[in-house]
Amino acid sequence: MTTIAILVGTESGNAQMVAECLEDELGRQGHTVEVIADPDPDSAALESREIVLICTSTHGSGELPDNIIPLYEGLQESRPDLSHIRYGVIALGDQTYTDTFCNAGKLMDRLFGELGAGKVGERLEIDACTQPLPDEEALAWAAEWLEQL
Ligand SMILES: Cc1cc2nc3c(=O)[nH]c(=O)nc-3n(C[C@H](O)[C@H](O)[C@H](O)COP(=O)(O)O)c2cc1C
Repeated sequence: MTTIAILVGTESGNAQMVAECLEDELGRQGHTVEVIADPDPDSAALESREIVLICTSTHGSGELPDNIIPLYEGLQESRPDLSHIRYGVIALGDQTYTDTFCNAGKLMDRLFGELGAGKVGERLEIDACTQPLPDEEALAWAAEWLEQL
């Protein structure tokens, strides 16, 4: 069984809903899941994590949701070594924002990679335009992601 920290970036609650759904379902399967709703360097406590799931939407013109900016900027500033972490990314977006589709997920993905964390699986990009049930898509993706850990 696995212990997973889910770092949430959300403006209107979809990514939080997806994270809580994963917490419920993976918890039922016997995993230990902690959802971190307002991640910053302290609450994320990445020095003590091994498995991390980033679950973030994109807002503005390709920007990070406000609640996850403290983590992003804190990591950019302190540049910790995250080579002890394996991570996955669930990015929520809308493909009508052609140039910035899921950009916040891409930014977090790139930063974790730069800091030495090891990516597991491909980033999931959920399009709000065509997917009314992001939690179901995320659950199906997470089942495969867990097998790759
Ligand atoms: C004002 C606004 C700006 C957005 N900008 C983008 C964007 O640049 N790229 C993108 O992929 N999605 C964009 N979206 C779509 C959201 O990422 C999508 O609706 C997502 O499901 C919202 O999740 P949340 O409720 O967790 O914030 C935008 C949505 C709004 C309302």
